[in-house]
Amino acid sequence: MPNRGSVKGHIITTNESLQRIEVSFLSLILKTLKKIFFQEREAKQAKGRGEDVETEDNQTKKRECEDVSRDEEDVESHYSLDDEAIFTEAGISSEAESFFEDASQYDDNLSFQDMNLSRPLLKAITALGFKQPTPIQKACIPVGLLGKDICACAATGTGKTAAFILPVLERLIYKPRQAPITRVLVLVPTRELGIQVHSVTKQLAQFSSVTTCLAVGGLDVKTQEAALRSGPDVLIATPGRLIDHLHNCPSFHLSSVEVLILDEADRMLDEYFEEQMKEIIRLCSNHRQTMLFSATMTEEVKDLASVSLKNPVRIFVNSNTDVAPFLRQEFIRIRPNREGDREAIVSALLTRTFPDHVMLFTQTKKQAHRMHILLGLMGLRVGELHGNLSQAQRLEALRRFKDEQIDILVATDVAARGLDIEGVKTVINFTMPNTTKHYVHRVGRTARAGRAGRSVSLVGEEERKMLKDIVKTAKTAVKARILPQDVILKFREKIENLEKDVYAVLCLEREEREMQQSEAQINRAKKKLETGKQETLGEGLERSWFQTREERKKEKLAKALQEFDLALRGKKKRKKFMQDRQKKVQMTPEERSQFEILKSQMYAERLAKRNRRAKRARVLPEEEPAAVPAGPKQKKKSSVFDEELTNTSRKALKQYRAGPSFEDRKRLGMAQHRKGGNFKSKSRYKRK
Ligand SMILES: Nc1ncnc2c1ncn2[C@@H]1O[C@H](COP(=O)(O)OP(=O)(O)OP(=O)(O)O)[C@@H](O)[C@H]1O
Repeated sequence: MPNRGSVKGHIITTNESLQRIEVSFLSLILKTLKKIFFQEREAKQAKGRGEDVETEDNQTKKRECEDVSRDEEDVESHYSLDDEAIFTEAGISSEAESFFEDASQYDDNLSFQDMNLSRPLLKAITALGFKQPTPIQKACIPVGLLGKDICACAATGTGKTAAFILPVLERLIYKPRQAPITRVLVLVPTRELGIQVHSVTKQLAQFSSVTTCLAVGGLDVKTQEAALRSGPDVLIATPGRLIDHLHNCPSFHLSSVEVLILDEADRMLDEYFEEQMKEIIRLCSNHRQTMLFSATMTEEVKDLASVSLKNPVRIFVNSNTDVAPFLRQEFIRIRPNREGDREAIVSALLTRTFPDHVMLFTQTKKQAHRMHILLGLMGLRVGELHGNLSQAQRLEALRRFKDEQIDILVATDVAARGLDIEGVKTVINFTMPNTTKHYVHRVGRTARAGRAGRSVSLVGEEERKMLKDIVKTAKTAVKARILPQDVILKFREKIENLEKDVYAVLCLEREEREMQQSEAQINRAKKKLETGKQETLGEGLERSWFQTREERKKEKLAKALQEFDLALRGKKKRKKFMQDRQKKVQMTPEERSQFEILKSQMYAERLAKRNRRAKRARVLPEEEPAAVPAGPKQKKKSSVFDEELTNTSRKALKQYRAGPSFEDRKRLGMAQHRKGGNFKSKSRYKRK
């Protein structure tokens, strides 16, 4: 019979478990209600857009009705993951919670004329051929005009640039400057994107007196410095070059910046830009309006939003993984033993099915260069865009592609974000990128501004997980493309025959590079001789940076360690860390070895900490004695026989024969003398 205390204990335990059940039940109900709400909202929106609501039934009907593309020989079917489940429902997010206000809903009938924009802007909008604002523009421009901080997310190619630039230009026109100072700063992650945003800004400001300036890496520093000194209204910059100017151009500062815009914000927090971003934000005026834009949002962006934005308004027109609405996504499965077919498949696609306006994305610069040579040797008009090229070469490739002088642009992820190239019909992924986020940006180079486009991605066995995620979030049908085997074989043969030529081209390029290097060395030496001491003095003046070389190294290392620490914490984070481990490759050998040492130290520390931690206390019924004392669990004693019978050392054997030692006898309270007393002479045995 349990005593009073134990009954009380029971009641408490029962109450607790009831509470727990209630809480989990409530959260289940909440989740279900949330799900129903989102489903209903989606259905309503779809109805409003005149689309069919995707039910199982009409999906099957659609499947039956849809023809296999007639103009292509390749077989194509709806994508199915064999026995894998496909979910079509968009993920439910709880992102809104951390924001001050949500303005993702917009007035669908809003026109540019209704937005109270000045005449010069309306004139420019008409000149650019914009008839109606896009959804992100309808949602953002009114909020931006109110001077509020914004954190916005919308699918690729939906007009985010105009969404943040138009309210800013309106402000500059409405409140003209009193002195030549920089009032708006737009930060972008890549040089090409900077050039593009600058061009859009100039076009939208063409009928006003607003001045603009571009400060990105790879372009002449001195010219930029001169332009900055004149105090342009709007400055578009990459973080690195901006900090360079801030530290080396004495008259240039950011204290007058009224509006700060971070475009492709998540990318800027990705790649060790974080410290630079913080430094720039620190240098800007405190009384500024800040707008944060991206097609994909990450936890880091939300963190940045929480520290750099004041009462931000959240405008998420599309979900994080939405691709452009008119994008047709296709996938080609690469079987485990057919990995070597990728080049043949891509060559076949480009020669037979998608001859022009194609962007081909590769994972590495080397892959991009090899494909450039191969496709060139096959007689296709092709160019390349990646980090191994000079800025001039990169811009030239982009220009030639835009001007249709080349049909195919082979690129790495350097061209995956923000670039708005008119008329890209197809994006081909040689391999799937590292993350779904990167995939969204890559395929976002087509199907822009309401146009249709297509993406074809080659998916190996290792990449099927990402494919599953893409299928899950896809709002339109995803297709599987199958290339006839004989076509693949034909192209494999073609490539094999071209191998010798590829090798020859690579050799020629190497020779040319070596020649250029030695020429450059000679020229430098000549110049030094000519200009003498002056030149040497000039060279000695290194441009300064806000961090020392050592600090930058430490920052990189700290970031890597932080990632490792995170990786140890949970399965998901560990997985992400393993995926991102390529970042480590960017470290110097010295940094890497230091990283490995610190990593093992940290691991040991965590292990020790875990061992020191008190074991979790467990609830016991009160009548049961709390038998186990707190503290480390004692090791179960092994049997005496186990020890004695297996210990064959000389000492043990001797002890076993002689019995317990003097000390043992004393400790165990046994007679201190052995039976038989002291050793006596054998006289007792003596014959009496
Ligand atoms: N209201 C509009 N009407 C028609 N075209 C528009 C409108 N707004 C923008 N565009 C065009 O849409 C294209 C894409 O715009 P933009 O580059 O700003 O997209 P984005 O959302 O920033 O894309 P990304 O996420 O890839 O950077 C551009 O060519 C632009 O000229």
